[in-house]
This record gives sequence, structure tokens and C-alpha cells, in this order.
Amino acid sequence: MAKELPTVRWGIVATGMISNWFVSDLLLPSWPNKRANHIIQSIGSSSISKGQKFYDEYVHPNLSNNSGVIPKIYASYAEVYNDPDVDVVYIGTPHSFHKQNCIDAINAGKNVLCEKAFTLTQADAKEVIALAKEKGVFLMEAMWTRFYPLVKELRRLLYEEKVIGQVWRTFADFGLSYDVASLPDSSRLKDLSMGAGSLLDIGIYSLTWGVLTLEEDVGKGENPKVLAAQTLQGGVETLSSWILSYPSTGKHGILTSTTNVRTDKSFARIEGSKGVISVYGPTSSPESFVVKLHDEEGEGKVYEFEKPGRGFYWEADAVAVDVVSGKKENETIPLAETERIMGILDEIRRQGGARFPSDTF
Ligand SMILES: NC(=O)C1=CN([C@@H]2O[C@H](COP(=O)(O)OP(=O)(O)OC[C@H]3O[C@@H](n4cnc5c(N)ncnc54)[C@H](OP(=O)(O)O)[C@@H]3O)[C@@H](O)[C@H]2O)C=CC1
Ligand SMILES: O=C1OC[C@@H](O)[C@H](O)[C@H]1O
Repeated sequence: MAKELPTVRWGIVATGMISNWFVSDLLLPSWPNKRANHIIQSIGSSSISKGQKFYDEYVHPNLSNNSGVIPKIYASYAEVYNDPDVDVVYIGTPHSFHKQNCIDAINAGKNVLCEKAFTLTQADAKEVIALAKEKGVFLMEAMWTRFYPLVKELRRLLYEEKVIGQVWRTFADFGLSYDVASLPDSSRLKDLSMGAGSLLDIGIYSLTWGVLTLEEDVGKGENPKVLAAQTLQGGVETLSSWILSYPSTGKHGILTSTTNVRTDKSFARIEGSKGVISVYGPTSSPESFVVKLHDEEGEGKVYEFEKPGRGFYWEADAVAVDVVSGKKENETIPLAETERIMGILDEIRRQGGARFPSDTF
């Protein structure tokens, strides 16, 4: 008899864009390498009408994939944290609320998957992580890209097969084109108290590509030095550029993000002694890569990956497998790694000049 997949019941906190993307993916009939079943158990919003609208638009059309469960809709997040039928709380609020949302969910004894950027600062991340450890609940940053089969295969080729030899440099960019000044003042992309700026929103992906491709044992070796510059427009950071340098190996990551220019389809290039790997697709949700060796004729070998929906189910599967087996953190993005990433983001802002009102540095 086939082994049953683990199942988790999700409590969704907030009904904005990312919660829509996450829930829509979990309600797909299947996906490649599926490892778990997911149930949308409850939805918490600022109002019942908003929660109901979210349900009507994104849950109801695919309710047949929700194991017969009709989710409860709450006009508060607290009711999600206190719902005894919820196994894991998914936090999809703007960055600045993650800390308090996590603290409240953890204090209610819940396991948590929290969107990126995990918090505004490393100090905040440390507080949340310490609380989760104290309460013995599972906690993970929703850096979904790390869970893509494409990323796992790319790392295998880089560090097990060593296809491009010694890796020396990675260039990675995430750019979106929008006019920050024309956004409403309440937008999370403009309001500094909500962590506005390209860095925490999308630069975090360029940083992720840097560490995933330059570090053989991600987060466990030497921590890179940072050299950063930023441009602020109307107080909001719109361009960030930074170099990660690893003194012991000499490797460099040349990493960028901006809200002024859209990234080309080819968003990353990893250069080694024997060849180059170019990665294509949105920086957060890559679609393919090409390995081109210096001593081979032709355009290189293309690797393409199937992806129904957007690809959030792979991180959700990882959470389910861990939670059901009693783990408190995930090995693809352990809590120390989340803390380290927040520290690098702090350092880029410290050097570059982007500041949030709550900053203490
Ligand atoms: N992994 C990924 O690919 C993506 C991740 N994200 C991350 O998700 C988070 C949310 O982003 P996104 O969904 O685009 O944001 P939205 O503005 O679309 O939604 C945020 C939701 O948070 C709730 N909220 C609570 N307090 C506030 C407040 N003061 N102002 C605005 N909203 C509030 C609201 O839900 P309600 O009224 O129901 O309570 C709102 O709809 C961010 O941290 C972002 O980095 C975003 C996009 C993609
Ligand atoms: O995480 C993200 O990835 C995709 C972007 O469109 C979005 O703004 C960002 O939050």
C-alpha cells in the first residue's frame, strides 16, 4: 500500500496578494515532487467582508481540493492563532508586522511559516527565533525560491558534479519597474515604517542567489564581507547594489535590486573556471538555466523545470513534512540562516543609507 502523505491544516493570516498566491497554489490538484497534503482551515483578516471576498475568489473555486473542509473566516488574526484545528499559521502581512504576528502566533503555541523579509532587522529576527525555541514550536521564513527543484539541481551541479569547476563569481539582479512616488502613502512599497524599498522586498532574492551559488555549505562556512551602495528617492530606497566577498576563497557576488528598472529574463550568471551558468525567469521563481562550458561547441545544455501555478507548494510541503515529523526548523532554511540573511540586509542598509523609523543603528 502506498504510504500516505502528511497533511497539515493552515491558518492564513491576511488576505493580500501573497496570501492569494500561496492559497491558490496549495489548492492545485497536484505538482511535481508533491510530498504533502494541505488544507486551508481558517482565514484571518481585518474584516469578515474582506475574508469572505478572499474565500469567494481564491478558495471556493477550488474547494474540491480542500479535503471537504470549508474554512472558517475570522475578523481577527487572534482567532486564527487560537483555532485548535490549525496546525500551522501562514503570515502574509507586510514585513513590519511579521514580528508581532509571529510573536502572537507562537505565544498561542502555533507553528509558523512567515513571509520574507522575515522582520525589519536582525535584532527583531533574533527575538522571534528565541521565542519559538523557548515555546518549542516550528518556525520558518517563507523564502520559497530555496525549495525549487531547479535550485536544488543547480546546487547539485555546482557542488557535487562541479560542472563549471571552481565557482568564482555570481551576478544576480531583481528589478521591478514602478514609480514609488505615484503609489498611495499607505502602500507597503512606499511607507518606510512598513520596510519600503527594493532591498527587503526583492533584493533579498538577489542575496539568496548569491549565497546559494557561492557557498558550498550554505550559511555554515565563512560569512561574507559586504560592500554596499543605495539610492534613495523621496526617502525610499529604489536601487541597491552590493558585493559579497569571501576572503578565504576570493569569491565575489555582485548583487543588485531596484524598483526603477525591470530585470531581464536572464537574471543571474554564475561563473566558474570551466564555464558559465545563466539562470532565466523571474528572480523569485526561476524557470530554466543553461550550462555553457568553455571547451564545448554550441549554445550549452538547457535545464527546464515543470511548474504548475507559481511554486509555493514546495515550501509548504517542506513545512508539512517537518511539522508532522516533529522538527522545529527546516534544514533548507534553518533559523540561523534567516538570522544571518537579516544581518546582511542590515549591513547593506547601514552602509547604503536606507533607514526605517524603528531602526536603532
Ligand atoms: N514570496 C513571495 O513571492 C511574495 C512575498 N510577499 C511578502 O508578503 C508580504 C505581504 O505582501 P503583499 O501580499 O504584497 O501585501 P498586500 O498589501 O497585498 O497585503 C498585505 C495584507 O496584510 C494585511 N495588513 C495588515 N495590516 C496592514 C496594514 N497596516 N497595511 C496593509 N496591509 C495590512 C492586509 O490583510 P487583511 O486586511 O486581510 O488583514 C493586507 O491585505 C510582504 O512581506 C512581502 O514581502 C509579497 C509578494 C510575493
Ligand atoms: O516577494 C516578492 O516577489 C515577487 C514580487 O512581485 C513581490 O513584490 C515581492 O514581494
